[in-house]
Amino acid sequence: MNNSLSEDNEISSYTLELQSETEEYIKNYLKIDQKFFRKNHIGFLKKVVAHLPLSSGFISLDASKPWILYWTVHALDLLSYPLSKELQNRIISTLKNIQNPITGGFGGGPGQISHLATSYAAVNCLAIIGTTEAFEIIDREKMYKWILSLKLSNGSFMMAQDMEVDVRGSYCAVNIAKLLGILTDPLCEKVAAFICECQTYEGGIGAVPNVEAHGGYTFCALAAMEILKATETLKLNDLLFWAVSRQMTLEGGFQGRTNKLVDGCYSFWQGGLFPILSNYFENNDLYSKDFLQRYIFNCCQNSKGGLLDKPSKPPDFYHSCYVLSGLSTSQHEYNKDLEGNYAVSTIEEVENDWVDDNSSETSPKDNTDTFSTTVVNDYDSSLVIITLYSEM
Ligand SMILES: CC(C)=CCC/C(C)=C/CC/C(C)=C/COP(=O)(O)OP(=O)(O)O
Ligand SMILES: [Zn+2]
Repeated sequence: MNNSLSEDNEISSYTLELQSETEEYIKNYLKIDQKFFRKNHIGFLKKVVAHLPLSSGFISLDASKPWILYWTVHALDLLSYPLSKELQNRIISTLKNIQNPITGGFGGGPGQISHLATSYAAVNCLAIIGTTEAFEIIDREKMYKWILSLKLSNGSFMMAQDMEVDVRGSYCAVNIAKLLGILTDPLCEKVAAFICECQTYEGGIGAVPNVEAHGGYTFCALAAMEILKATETLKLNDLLFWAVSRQMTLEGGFQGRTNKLVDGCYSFWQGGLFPILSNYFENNDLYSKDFLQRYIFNCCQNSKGGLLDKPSKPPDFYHSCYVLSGLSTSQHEYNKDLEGNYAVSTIEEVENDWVDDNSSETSPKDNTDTFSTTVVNDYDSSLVIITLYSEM
């Protein structure tokens, strides 16, 4: 008993130490009003899509090819960078080679077994490209049978044959199915009930029942519930309380779980909860958007290009995608119409002192005098995409 108490105390003082070190470090970055390095971010991201199939430098990400494409294509889309027809075709044919002709679904690379996460990345990447040619490569019938084969009797999904089960599987399955028009009753049965079991005493949602609530899993769970039209079966007051409490008081960015450090990617995993929740609370100001933007502009940019977790970390494609997605959610409103479809609008009063470093060269499509030049394009989060493409 004494031992475990003293171990707990050690853990908590270590956590506090890390937190105060991070605050001390970040305070210095928050003092400077950083401009937005749009051109350099585009340059950083373009390197990936310009060299398809992926070069040997990506060997450690060999099982994540659809993810690399999704992160970069989505981030470039958020920066309003138009992909040429030739680039689109190269991305489409790269993904075509990754689809499994026998089982259906997409693996991490050619010849690899299909996985729900890489299938989600591939389908969402193709949805962002959004052309008939992009959608036509997907074998929807095989995809449907494969997704159903991963479903368990309690309504959860394995990520791949005999692999782990958690709410990422639920979200990837219903997201893909909704985008491809194959969201049937057998696929949806009990899915919402399993997700409800994953909501914890804190209000957030864990990977599976009875584990710690975490931002990544909470986004998956809430977005899946929204697609299933079952959001109100969650304890939404508790969820909102947990989500707003994850915005850090000094840093302004979000942490992924209680007593952990701020990280730029949670700008989306946590920040992306609010466009959904705002429709249930009829309030578009549930967290401090300005405070989040200050963290993003000052602490999550590499001036040479690419976005990151926190100062001291290198830029990468994953963080570039989710930091920009979080920035975008803080600059737009997502209001549901009477049919339940999301309509996106840029927040007119988005104002800040940060200056785009090259606004004349790649200015956003919707840029007007009212908007800051640092407004990025709208994000999809699967919901907006669904509104746009579910008619296929
Ligand atoms: C669609 C799909 C597959 C979505 C995945 C969502 C998801 C689970 C994101 C979380 C990723 C992440 C930063 C984990 C870090 O946990 P950590 O324990 O290393 O970091 P922490 O200290 O911030 O908690
Ligand atoms: Zn991160």
